[in-house]
Amino acid sequence: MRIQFSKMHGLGNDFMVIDLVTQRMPLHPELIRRLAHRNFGIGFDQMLIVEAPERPDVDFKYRIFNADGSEVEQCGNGVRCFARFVHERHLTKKAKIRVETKSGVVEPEINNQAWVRVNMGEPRFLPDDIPFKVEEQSPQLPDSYPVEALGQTVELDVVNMGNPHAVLLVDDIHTAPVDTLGPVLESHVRFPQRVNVGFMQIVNRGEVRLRVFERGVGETLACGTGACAAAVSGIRRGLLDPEVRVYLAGGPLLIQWQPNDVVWMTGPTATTFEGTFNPYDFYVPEQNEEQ
Ligand SMILES: N[C@H](CCC[C@H](N)C(=O)O)C(=O)O
Repeated sequence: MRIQFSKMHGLGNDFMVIDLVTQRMPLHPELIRRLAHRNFGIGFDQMLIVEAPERPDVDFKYRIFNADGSEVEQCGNGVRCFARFVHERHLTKKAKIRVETKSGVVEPEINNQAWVRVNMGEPRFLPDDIPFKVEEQSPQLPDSYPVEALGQTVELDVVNMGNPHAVLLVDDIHTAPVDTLGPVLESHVRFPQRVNVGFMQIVNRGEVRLRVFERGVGETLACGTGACAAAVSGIRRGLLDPEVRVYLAGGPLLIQWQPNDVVWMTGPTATTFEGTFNPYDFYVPEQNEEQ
């Protein structure tokens, strides 16, 4: 059994993309973890799965798995690569497609094969929508929430872009405590579904630098939903203009958001190589596991 895949990335946030419209493969978390391994596997931050739509009003279903095998609701860099993939594999001819995810429908449009603009939907800020535990939900959203971590109190903003994000403001992105505070906040008790942690340095009202410790992966070279979350957090708090260039280690993303409207993300995509593999070379399900 040989499965075809594409290895792709959005600003260095890299993916193994598999068409399960024309192919079939079991999606066991242990198989995903082993394929994600940078030495013993293919190596990726996320696995992106292309499936046939289950609803008449969408073109595809899009499933996302982190390197730790966890299935998640959204992946922004992944949406752009998804759109490029379905074009390259001739699964659609449409320039603009509707893609169903666990957290709703997103609409990527191919500006040209490399650059893709995506309607990422509307951000949500209420603690229950993140989810984020608070003592009491105040009607007026605060700028940030104090959270105890590593013996200190850090001020976090919280945003749901389909998936949960915490955003911290830092003075200098290069000295941000990503390696220490990132993992502690990712699995902090106040985030029942864990959280992606963004460290944002505001350069001016139209430019920020960002590093993201991603839920289920660790620090990545770029995070699309993280860039959206950081930008809308700054805009909501009056710190940024409605159009923000977000500089990540892997390169820049353009985020546009008029409050009470959807978030637009524009950025590049790349296919690095294509290949085939046999899933049973990596993981053989137990007899009692569904095939
Ligand atoms: N780690 C994220 C999923 C991937 C998001 C990121 N790669 C992006 O481009 O948005 C989560 O657990 O919610």
